[in-house]
Amino acid sequence: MTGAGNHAPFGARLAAAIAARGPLCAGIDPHAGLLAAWGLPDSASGAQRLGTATIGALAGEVAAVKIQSAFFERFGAAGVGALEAVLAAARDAGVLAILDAKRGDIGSTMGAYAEAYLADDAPLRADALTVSPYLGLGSLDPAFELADATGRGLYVLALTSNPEAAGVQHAAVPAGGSLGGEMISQVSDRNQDVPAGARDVPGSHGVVIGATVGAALDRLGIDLTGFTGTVLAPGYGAQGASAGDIAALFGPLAAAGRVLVPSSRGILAAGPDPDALRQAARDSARELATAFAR
Ligand SMILES: O=C(O)c1cc(=O)[nH]c(=O)n1[C@@H]1O[C@H](COP(=O)(O)O)[C@@H](O)[C@H]1O
Repeated sequence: MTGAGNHAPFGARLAAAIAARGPLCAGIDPHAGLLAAWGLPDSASGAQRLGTATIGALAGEVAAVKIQSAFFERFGAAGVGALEAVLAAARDAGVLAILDAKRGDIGSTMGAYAEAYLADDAPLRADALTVSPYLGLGSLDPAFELADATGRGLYVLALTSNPEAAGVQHAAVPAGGSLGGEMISQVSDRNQDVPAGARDVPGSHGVVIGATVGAALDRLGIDLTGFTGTVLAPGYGAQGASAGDIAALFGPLAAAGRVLVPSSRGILAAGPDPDALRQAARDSARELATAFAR
């Protein structure tokens, strides 16, 4: 299916980007401390400058950027304007942008969130959006439908990297298995834009599985063989997961280019010098490539 925006579906575009530049995704999270370290004001304009400078330095180095909405929203209308400008900068630079806003609501409200981030004419449009399924995966239908129509993607939270997650996401479901495992299997089923016979192209909808979840995948009996989308695996670098941990966790899925590895503080701490940012991204990319090839 060709997206209405006259581009290939997100899954195919991401697969091409990972094949060309590896699985690293630069996280744009303008924390107050990071802005100070870059010599920028803790303001909407500071966040915008950090975002556009990161994109300028790294667009040719990484598969995608993941922009954390919260760090822009904290500045109100000016921050949302800055987010809009950073998303536009990513489009202009030709780098895929994942907007990390973790939205989730019911019915027509979810429809409005979908219009906000996934419509072709939305000022805040991104190539993919993180969403929370804990009102039921079906509550996200308006977002799945609009994303399918416009060639965009969703990343559904499954097993997140935070320590509080297990109490909810590891809980048993009546059908057997865990809630997180059920989300992974339902998202896999939702990838209807993967035509039979083209299963080597990932579907546009993926899941978030923290790179820090360690033995939980095995313990919960989750088998990612045959998963139809890509995995967004935060936790590399600042949260303690190594490239080797990610390779061990995802095995053949990582080797097949189906795991996207965001790193925010781990790369942005090298800024603001663009050469230093590029060097940090190249060091991480090399470490991931070596670990995934083993
Ligand atoms: O959806 C996410 O991106 C996400 C899910 C998760 O389980 N854990 C997690 O850390 N994240 C996000 O990933 C980023 C982590 O940044 P660093 O730890 O600095 O690389 C933040 O934007 C988090 O909100």
